[in-house]
Amino acid sequence: MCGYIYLMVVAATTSYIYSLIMLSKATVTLLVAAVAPAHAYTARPVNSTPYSNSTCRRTTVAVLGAGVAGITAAQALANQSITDFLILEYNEQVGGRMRHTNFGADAAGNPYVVELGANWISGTGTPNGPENPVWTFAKQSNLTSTYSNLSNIATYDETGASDYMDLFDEWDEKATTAEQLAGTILTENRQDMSYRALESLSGWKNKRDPKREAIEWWIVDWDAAARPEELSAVFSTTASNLTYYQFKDEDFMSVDQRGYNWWLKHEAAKFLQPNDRRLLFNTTVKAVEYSDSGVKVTNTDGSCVEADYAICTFSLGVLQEEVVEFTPTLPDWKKTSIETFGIGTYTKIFMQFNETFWPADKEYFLYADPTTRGYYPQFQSLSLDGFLPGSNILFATVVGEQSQRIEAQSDEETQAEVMAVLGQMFPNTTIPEPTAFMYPRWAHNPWTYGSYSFWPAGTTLEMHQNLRANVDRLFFAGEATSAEYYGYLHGAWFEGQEAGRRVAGALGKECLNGESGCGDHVRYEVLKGTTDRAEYNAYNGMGADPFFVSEGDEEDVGTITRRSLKGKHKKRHWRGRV
Ligand SMILES: Cc1cc2nc3c(=O)[nH]c(=O)nc-3n(C[C@H](O)[C@H](O)[C@H](O)COP(=O)(O)OP(=O)(O)OC[C@H]3O[C@@H](n4cnc5c(N)ncnc54)[C@H](O)[C@@H]3O)c2cc1C
Repeated sequence: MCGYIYLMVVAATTSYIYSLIMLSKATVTLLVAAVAPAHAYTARPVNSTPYSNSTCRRTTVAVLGAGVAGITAAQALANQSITDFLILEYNEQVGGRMRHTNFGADAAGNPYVVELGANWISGTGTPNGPENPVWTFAKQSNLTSTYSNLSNIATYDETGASDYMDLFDEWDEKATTAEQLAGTILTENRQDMSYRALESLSGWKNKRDPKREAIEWWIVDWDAAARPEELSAVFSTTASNLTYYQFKDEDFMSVDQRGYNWWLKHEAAKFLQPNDRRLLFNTTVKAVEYSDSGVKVTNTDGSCVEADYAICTFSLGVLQEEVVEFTPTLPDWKKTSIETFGIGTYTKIFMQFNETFWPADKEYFLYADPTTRGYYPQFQSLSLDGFLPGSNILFATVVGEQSQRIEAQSDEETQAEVMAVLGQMFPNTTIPEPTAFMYPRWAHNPWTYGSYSFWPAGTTLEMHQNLRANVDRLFFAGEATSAEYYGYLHGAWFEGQEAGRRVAGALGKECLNGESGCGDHVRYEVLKGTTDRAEYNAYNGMGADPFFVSEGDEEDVGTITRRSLKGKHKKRHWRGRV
């Protein structure tokens, strides 16, 4: 994943950008204050025997998941001398969606290590400014990473090399307007819109031109793993600004042969012992019972854990798939936010060849398919100096619908498609068959069900706060709960730390979270729309009653009759009629 919207806004005035960042933070504070002016945490008494007859293992805090958020939450607890915790993890290692695998082989026959999930330190840092914590940890753990030069790109279409680099300049110009419009929407509390609408209002149109679509894909979809029409104009812009302007507008790519998650293992080693008995690997959580006195976690192997508090760091995809049964069922405000936010899929398709048949000095290759937007649009070489030189490894990236599509087909089918595209890009080259070929299937993966979250158009900050908020003693953390950096590793890190500190505060420790507080989160049980019932009137084009009552159904609260596709009548009952 690499920076997108930031790329197009480099020309925007720095002061404006910083004011947008600051306003974003101020707005968060103001909204929260408006709802809960006197919100302060109170340390609750810990019920030491919530399930007194149980044979479950007991702990103070159960941390569900050993990805960035889970490990960081546990570290925050340990830093406040809460060492009685258990970390329950599906996999056999820490790292979660920061996961690598062996691929292909070097000249000596040894496999390379490539990253299936997170790969970039997205937004690094400046010596005097705030630094992305992942960049800090990468340096501290001597992670091997290389500057990823997004400008080192060549453009192609179905006829071969085709120079449409000028479209990047056009995008940049329109993007400055787009960012300013997003800032106006935020500061003046206007209605959000889709990123596609923001682009259009700023003068960028695809005009059914595959090359323009390829540029748009590269800047928007590639980073968000979703289409511009799915994304919030405001919160796509803030997330990008906070990462790339607050830290630094550059990306480094991990090529560390210990794996990118080395930095997290390095952090974990500061508070966990080798083979620490508090780390329960290969443990799949299937049920969570929660109340205001404790939490009980039940696993697929029949084991269980009782805790005073739990921090669930499972991905939004896992929560949406209802892998875990919550008892009592999650309240409506929580379920609504889980279903409202989006999880995109991002797929890297790795290929090793016996030669580098593509331009050896280029890092990126953008392909504009003549008929299908997002069809194998991007290739990246790992064979360059600083990456895995001489490896002859090239990988393609697809996202969203194209990821879903290739996940449902065989490796052979996908390989044939990719090779056909490469044949179009390099028509005068004899392209050898790959000696190794592999791609992960994130959307089908039972411990992720997707790659990372996105913020849908028209979705408020309060709706997001409900995604973060705890239910009784069950807390939530992870990349998706970060309002500022959702989708990124550093989002997961900040949220893990905040949740660990929040629970530590609830357990009577000093609250280290500053303004955001400890103990219970602010939450919004009912989120209103903008149109009052009385405004559904002729002046607004709604002269007919939208809650039409059909004959004979007067006793119903409200009924709409509609004709189904097969010509039969079906009735829809509207319970919420006012
Ligand atoms: C393909 C891809 C590319 C990405 N690229 C980048 C990038 O370049 N830069 C960047 O900053 N971010 C990137 N990300 C996003 C980044 O990986 C995530 O934001 C981050 O890893 C999320 O951490 P987390 O702790 O919130 O969740 P996770 O890493 O998902 O951790 C949750 C843990 O819970 C475990 N779990 C799930 N279900 C269960 C269960 N039922 N029982 C027990 N355990 C369970 C999982 O195994 C997992 O270890 C990428 C992600 C993907 C998938």
